[in-house]
Amino acid sequence: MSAIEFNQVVKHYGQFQALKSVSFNVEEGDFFALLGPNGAGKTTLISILGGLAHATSGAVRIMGHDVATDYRNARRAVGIVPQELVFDPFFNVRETLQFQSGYFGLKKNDDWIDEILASLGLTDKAHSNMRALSGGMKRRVMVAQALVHKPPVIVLDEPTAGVDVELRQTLWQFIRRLNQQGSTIVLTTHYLEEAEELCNRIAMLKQGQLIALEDKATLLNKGKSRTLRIKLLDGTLPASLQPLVITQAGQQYDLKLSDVAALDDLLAQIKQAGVTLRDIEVNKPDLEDIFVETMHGTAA
Ligand SMILES: Nc1ncnc2c1ncn2[C@@H]1O[C@H](COP(=O)(O)OP(=O)(O)OP(=O)(O)O)[C@@H](O)[C@H]1O
Repeated sequence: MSAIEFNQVVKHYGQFQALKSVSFNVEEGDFFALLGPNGAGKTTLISILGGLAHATSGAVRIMGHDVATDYRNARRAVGIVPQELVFDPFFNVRETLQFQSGYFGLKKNDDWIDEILASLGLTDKAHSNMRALSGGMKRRVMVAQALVHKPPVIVLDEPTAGVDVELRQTLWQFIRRLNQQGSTIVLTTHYLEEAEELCNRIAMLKQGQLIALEDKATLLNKGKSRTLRIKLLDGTLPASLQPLVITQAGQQYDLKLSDVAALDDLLAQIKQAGVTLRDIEVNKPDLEDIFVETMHGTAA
């Protein structure tokens, strides 16, 4: 059984088609990245997963439970950290988490609440009123709230947008641990280095359509473009190669290589110009390069 199954999910907002028959699975134990530019449909997909929006057609299952026909079990199986900060300003942090536990019918949940508070660096704030917390602290509470019922599937919708380095580190340490203990994680983020570091599978959405779904390693190997770093011992870079320069620092140049096959020709031009190389290094594209290539339809 997959942790999440999206089966031909279509979503219309009036005439506008936000999701155009999206199908893919997230497997149990995945640390899964859902990427795409603004407006691609990521949040819409997550809202359908959490029961906040209904698909126009198609089906979504979480741990085998259909989000439309078996809502309660589906809802129990997932913890969603929303993009916006939504909270009751009259509760303190612990009360917020106790209230959320009550929503899931969990009465004696204080040990787990204490553990979440400690793991997210919130122990000191347990008795602070929600409205008195900084934005970053409120964000931590949103994460804690999503985890209060120990869901097997955890979905984080841009959890690190605008948060400081310390929270990112605390958050990822904790989420990584939960993943290692068996939780399935789905993450949407515009910080591609974060997705590259954390996730094992990556999906890309564009204008409501799934345009890529791969293991991270496979996806990273797909990118055609490379960066060539050369250090010159003497001479200057031939004028014909100037358009390829990405950055230059003294005698060191980073050049854009459209693909590996272009290397021979490039080195020949350098040799012909009588320039001697001191060092050479070819670098593979990172997830950001692949993302840009995929969005522009140029990936292999
Ligand atoms: N309630 C709504 N009514 C009408 N259109 C909507 C509604 N919610 C979303 N949309 C539209 O659906 C499309 C997908 O939006 P969505 O928020 O799912 O994108 P996203 O990939 O999460 O973007 P972002 O990265 O900016 O969060 C957008 O064009 C958006 O304007």
